[in-house]
Amino acid sequence: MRYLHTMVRVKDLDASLDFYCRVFGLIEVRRMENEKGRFTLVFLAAPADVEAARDNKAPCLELTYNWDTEDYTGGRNFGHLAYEVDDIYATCRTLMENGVTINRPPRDGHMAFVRSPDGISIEILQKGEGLAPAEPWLSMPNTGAW
Ligand SMILES: C[C@@H](O)C(=O)SC[C@H](NC(=O)CC[C@H](N)C(=O)O)C(=O)NCC(=O)O
Ligand code: NI
Repeated sequence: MRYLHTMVRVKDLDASLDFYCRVFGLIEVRRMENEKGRFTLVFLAAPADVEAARDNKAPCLELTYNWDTEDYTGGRNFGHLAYEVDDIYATCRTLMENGVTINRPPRDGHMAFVRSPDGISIEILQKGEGLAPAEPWLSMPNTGAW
């Protein structure tokens, strides 16, 4: 068994692609339009995963856009998407310069959280920091956004 992708439904595909690709840096590797089902699927990969993802050998984020307006509520059991970056401060600066709120700033240089246009939580982790910072991350004050 291997992990393939995480699917999230998006209300505005253009706004989501602008956020995930132009601002955050993910790359579209394939898309499917389904006329009968009236939906579009777009698969996005992180730059380091793109070549493997094109061969379906690396995990992707699958955006599902239903052409007919739907309200997506609930899903509290969904937590977040996590990405490792080379420079967490540069990443957060680019996000902020493009109007994205840094809900949990990288005070410890290790971990930050933002949200997509649909409110999907995205964890940004500094490369080389492993999964847990020197200080237990639970001690980080929660800004109340969670
Ligand atoms: C391509 C493969 O990775 C899929 O996930 S296709 C799964 C399929 N998706 C859809 O039908 C998209 C439109 C649908 N209205 C929706 O919003 O899901 C599917 O079976 N989806 C059901 C689901 O719960 O994921
Ligand atoms: Ni899928």
